[in-house]
Amino acid sequence: MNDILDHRLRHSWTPEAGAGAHLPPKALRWLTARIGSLGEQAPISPDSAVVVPDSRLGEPARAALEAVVGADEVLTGRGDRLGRSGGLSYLDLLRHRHHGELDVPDAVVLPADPEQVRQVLDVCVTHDVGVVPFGGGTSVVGGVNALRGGKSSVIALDLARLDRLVSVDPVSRLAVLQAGVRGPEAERLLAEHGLTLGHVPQSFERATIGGYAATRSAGQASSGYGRFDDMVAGVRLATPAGEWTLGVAPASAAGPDLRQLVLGSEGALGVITEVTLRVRPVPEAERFEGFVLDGWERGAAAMRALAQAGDLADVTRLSDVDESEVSLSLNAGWKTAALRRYLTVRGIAEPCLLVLGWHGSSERRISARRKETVRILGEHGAIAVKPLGETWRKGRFHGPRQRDALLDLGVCVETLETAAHWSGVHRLRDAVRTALTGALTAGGHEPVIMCHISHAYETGASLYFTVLAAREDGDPAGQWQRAKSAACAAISGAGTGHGPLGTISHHHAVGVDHADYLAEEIGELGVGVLAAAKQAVDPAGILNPGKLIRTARP
Ligand SMILES: Cc1cc2nc3c(=O)[nH]c(=O)nc-3n(C[C@H](O)[C@H](O)[C@H](O)COP(=O)(O)OP(=O)(O)OC[C@H]3O[C@@H](n4cnc5c(N)ncnc54)[C@H](O)[C@@H]3O)c2cc1C
Repeated sequence: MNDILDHRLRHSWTPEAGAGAHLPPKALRWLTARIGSLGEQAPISPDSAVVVPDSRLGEPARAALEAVVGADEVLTGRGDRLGRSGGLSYLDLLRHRHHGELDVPDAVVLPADPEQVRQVLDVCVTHDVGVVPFGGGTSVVGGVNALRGGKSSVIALDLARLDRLVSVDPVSRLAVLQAGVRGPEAERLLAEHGLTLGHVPQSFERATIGGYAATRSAGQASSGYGRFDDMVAGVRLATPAGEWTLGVAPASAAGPDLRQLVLGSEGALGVITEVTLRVRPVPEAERFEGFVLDGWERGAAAMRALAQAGDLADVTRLSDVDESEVSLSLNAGWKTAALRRYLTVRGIAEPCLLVLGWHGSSERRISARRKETVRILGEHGAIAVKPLGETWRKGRFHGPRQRDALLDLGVCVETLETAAHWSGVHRLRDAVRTALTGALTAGGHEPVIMCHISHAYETGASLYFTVLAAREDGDPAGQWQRAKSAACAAISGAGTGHGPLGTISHHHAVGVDHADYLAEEIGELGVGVLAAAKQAVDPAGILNPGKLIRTARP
């Protein structure tokens, strides 16, 4: 299991990840031209060079945990604890390269089933031990950082052994999966019943069912299958106050929907042990196509028209000019000059790439859906460049694999995401770009800021930014923290005098990184409601200290 939890992504994001980690020479030339000379090369430090403090788990607590899960499932070795020290944000990756302090758990505990999870929580209450639920460890907001919150010690509660498909109800099209099942395994288990979840975030290869639910994840095919929270019909949650099971019918007027309190609770209100999910038949046919629109505004208008007409493809993803430039020149493998000439002849001055992907029970059904979508796109001047869709599909998991290579080259590389109603989408994008550019421009070079919409709704859309800048070697963590703070202030309105322009997170969650901005979005009253809920289920405050709701001492 350790190899998959290793944070050196290039070799271990998945066993197949090596191929996708490669950065072609033309990519490096392009990067250097855009962001200037890169920082000092900082190869990944060997594990042995990272300082790992001794475990502070007391002997009585350890013995009690072993009595619940077995001695082999309470791990206090250096490598095991290091492998669950934080998630996969840029700051986490820097910490593994000696920039900043790693929060290392005192032990890793691996329960076998929901009952053991509940008993582990009892032990932790008794012995004043903090608990960080750990799924795939792909959090990019500090969600799995092992903060103590004033507790004597803290464990990573690794849910990897909760790896079963519990039941399938084909009549209702529901399946119950345990929390530790990873994306590919969930699809494999469901495919045996002819079913699919259709949830494919970019972290699909590592992230888990419990993690998706705890963060309100959104996958690449969210336009067709919905966000993960749309798929959840029920949850089973272990809390220090007892077990909580929610979801008995497809809809209910029995008071507020408390499943929504669990979705996005980030391990602060309980440990999700099982999730009942809406599933669909495995599609018989799939088709990906590319289109190019002239400029961001026209592209976004086309996407809005599709969303409001109910004609989004299952995957619908619009890249802005900068992101399209990268896709067209670096990844597509096309003769760029020829493609550009073609687009110019067709009247496209500022290419914005739109990828559409359809799933369906037959090619005929896909063609029927596609027809109306293409008609609407035609009204917005879209030009079909069909193969670009398939090229995107093939490379869609390469990004995570290339991050270590970029870090080795001295690149500050990170993403952030938000969402707004359509009427505010452009203002939000401009504000985030201005904030990031201001914070990251150095030596006459501006950062590369790419943006895409990959989750669209009738009323609005998410904006996903990828940032590349030359790393400031004196203080690489501070460089990104300043940029991220500026972007968060712009989004949330904190300290700016204007209200929120968008949400502080569309699908990455709050974690540590966004906790300071939550009140701007949900109000102090909202934070109070969350704190009251926490008090009800976790009065001793053992669950995921410092995440979602700020506790006194991190
Ligand atoms: C390269 C990369 C690409 C990504 N792409 C996407 C994307 O396309 N879409 C998207 O939505 N996200 C994406 N993410 C973010 C991340 O993958 C999601 O937040 C994901 O849902 C986390 O799942 P996980 O199993 O890894 O959870 P973890 O990282 O282990 O945990 C995340 C949070 O949930 C809590 N948690 C985990 N399991 C449980 C449980 N069983 N019960 C209670 N709390 C729990 C943790 O304590 C933590 O607060 C990406 C991350 C990376 C590194």
